[in-house]
Amino acid sequence: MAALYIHIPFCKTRCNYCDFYKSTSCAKTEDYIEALEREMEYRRGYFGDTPVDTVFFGGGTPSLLPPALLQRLIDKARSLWNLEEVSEITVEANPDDITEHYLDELARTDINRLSFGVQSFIDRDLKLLGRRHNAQQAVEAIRAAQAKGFGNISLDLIFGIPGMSLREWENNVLRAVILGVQHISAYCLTISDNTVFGDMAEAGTLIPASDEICEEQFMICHRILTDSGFCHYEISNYARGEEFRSLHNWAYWCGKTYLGLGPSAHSYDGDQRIYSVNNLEKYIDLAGTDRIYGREILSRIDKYNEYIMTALRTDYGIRRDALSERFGFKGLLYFEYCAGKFLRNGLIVREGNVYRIPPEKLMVSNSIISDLFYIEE
Ligand SMILES: C[S@@+](CC[C@H](N)C(=O)[O-])C[C@H]1O[C@@H](n2cnc3c(N)ncnc32)[C@H](O)[C@@H]1O
Ligand SMILES: C[S@@+](CC[C@H](N)C(=O)[O-])C[C@H]1O[C@@H](n2cnc3c(N)ncnc32)[C@H](O)[C@@H]1O
Ligand code: SF4
Repeated sequence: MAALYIHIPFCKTRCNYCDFYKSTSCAKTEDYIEALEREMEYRRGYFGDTPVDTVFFGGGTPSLLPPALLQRLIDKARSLWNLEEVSEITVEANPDDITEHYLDELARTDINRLSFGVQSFIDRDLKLLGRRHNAQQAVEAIRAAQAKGFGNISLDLIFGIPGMSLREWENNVLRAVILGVQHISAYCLTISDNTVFGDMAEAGTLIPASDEICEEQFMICHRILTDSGFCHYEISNYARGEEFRSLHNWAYWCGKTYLGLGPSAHSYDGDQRIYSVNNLEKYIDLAGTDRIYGREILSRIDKYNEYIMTALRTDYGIRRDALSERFGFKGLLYFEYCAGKFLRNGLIVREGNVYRIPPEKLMVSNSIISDLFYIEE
């Protein structure tokens, strides 16, 4: 199993909270597509014989590109790698880009999963976040996509937005459920330094939600979605049935090989992580050469720590046999020794062969997980 990620680094405007790599100039679209094609050629040997199961267009804002251009990239990928078994091709879409015409064109491509950045169904929040759409537009975009026959739709929501009450958050989650989408991602707002929110928080003009409110909102979401039949398969992700778990996300969390194309994209091949330059101009100039990449070789200890971190955030948890198969009996013993104190205070539970963090403790999982890491003296 392997995954292909293609970064589309364009946004019409910058949202106040977002520090993902993007440029607000779309003037270089054609140059960019050609650069991506050069990079694809350059990395044609990357997957070896492994078939690619999932493709993800993320951003930035992939829905700023005409669907025919996205399909051109899919065709290029098909000409270089084995995509015969590909079952999930996702595009991230901003609600304000979605028109009947856009959806008609999208329906003619191989894309079969749409991930809408809704964030909130409250116009006051959307304004604060700096989104270009209102709640009504988000609802209409999703209904229009459903009417066109897209049967695998995901939406992103954000909780911990300053000023959002528990009742308002409850309504947001309920509205997402009632829309009948197949997948919901609920992220806790992160305030990063190089964003408008970062500056506002520093100046004292934005008061971040407290940890207690974020934990309560997380649990409200968990209760509503699990009561509505969603399975909570990773800390931020819920699927309405097994078949709607995101294969792409799952590939990352299981440590499968993935290739990331475009500026700021990262790749992982089981041994090393490769980071591409996060500058559009440099990328366009140098794509197709080795000069855009930074590399990090993962030691056995890095791999152990990553495995613990990702496995504990999924519903799969840590299986004793899988852990000892990967890291030997010593790895298992080390984990069980560190997990002991968390088992006693209920922050980790053991069910037969499996260790998990119970859902109500997942929001404090960062502090638990870092205590389980193997730190070299
Ligand atoms: C990188 S964005 C790209 C998707 C698309 N451009 C959009 O805005 O809908 C993917 C998702 O990450 C989440 N996200 C981005 N910045 C975040 C932040 N600071 N805190 C929490 N979630 C964030 C949002 O839910 C967003 O929909
Ligand atoms: C925050 S997630 C949202 C996924 C969505 N909730 C879903 O289930 O489809 C997606 C974002 O992660 C980032 N991303 C994913 N894979 C990446 C990679 N290999 N390299 C760089 N960024 C990546 C991109 O910014 C992308 O917009
Ligand atoms: S949230 Fe999406 S639209 Fe907003 S700046 Fe980030 S990538 Fe662009």
